[in-house]
Amino acid sequence: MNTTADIVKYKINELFETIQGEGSYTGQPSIFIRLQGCPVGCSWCDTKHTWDVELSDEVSPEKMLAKTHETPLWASFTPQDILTLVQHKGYQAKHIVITGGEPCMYDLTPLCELFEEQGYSAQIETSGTFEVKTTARCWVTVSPKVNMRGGYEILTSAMSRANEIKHPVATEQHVDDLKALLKAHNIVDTAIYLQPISQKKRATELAISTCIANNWRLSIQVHKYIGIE
Ligand SMILES: C[S@@+](CC[C@H](N)C(=O)[O-])C[C@H]1O[C@@H](n2cnc3c(N)ncnc32)[C@H](O)[C@@H]1O
Ligand SMILES: Nc1nc2[nH]cc(C(=O)O)c2c(=O)[nH]1
Ligand code: SF4
Ligand SMILES: [Mg+2]
Repeated sequence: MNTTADIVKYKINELFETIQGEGSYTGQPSIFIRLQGCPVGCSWCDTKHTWDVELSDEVSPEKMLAKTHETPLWASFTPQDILTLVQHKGYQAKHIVITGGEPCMYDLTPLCELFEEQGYSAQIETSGTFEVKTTARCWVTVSPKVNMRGGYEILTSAMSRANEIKHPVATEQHVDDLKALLKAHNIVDTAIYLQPISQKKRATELAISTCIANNWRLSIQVHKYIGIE
């Protein structure tokens, strides 16, 4: 009999083992699953190669895994395919991070359920513009995107589900946007991280001073400073 986990397929752009470089799990050995597709349109996005989903970009799992640079090529995997691949590769991390693209365009429940059953913890990186469909145990990092080109709104359900909110900042406007969001969605107790956009000096200085003023935390994309994936 087919279970949901057999049927759901995810379009994967990259799968790799590294150290989580952002937010409260910084430093955690992690298996990154990067899904293809995002319509939100942040001008400074790190992963623009994941935005478009072209059927002509579908490749075999082998070809996707053999990529040596960022491309929009993706391959299709069931949750069981992903688990088998992770085991086959001999990855040792016991924490998966599902990112993208915008992973919450997919129902992530079957994927997280399967890994959690196998003793992994799961985390999602999401923009807060799609309903978060995952297990109760999954750690949800919401990095809210306000007034981006795609015209998407932040959902109250995503803000309320967040275990942490990690806001990208470069200008005072970004800080004001975050304060307005926290107020509008009645967020009081959730841990707040500011993440300087693209390691820019002024963005980092702004993030530091704003964290100190508000008792928020700093997230500096550690992987970029040490030159890992
Ligand atoms: C590439 S996004 C993918 C997941 C999801 N679409 C999202 O935006 O959360 C992963 C994380 O990287 C952050 N990010 C993307 N580009 C960045 C940049 N240039 N500087 C700092 N953070 C960035 C996002 O805000 C998000 O927290
Ligand atoms: N090391 C590392 N940590 C990360 N945390 C969030 C990332 C992402 O692209 O979602 C990311 C990434 O791409 N690499
Ligand atoms: S929502 Fe995430 S993946 Fe999409 S454009 Fe913005 S930062 Fe990039
Ligand atoms: Mg990244």
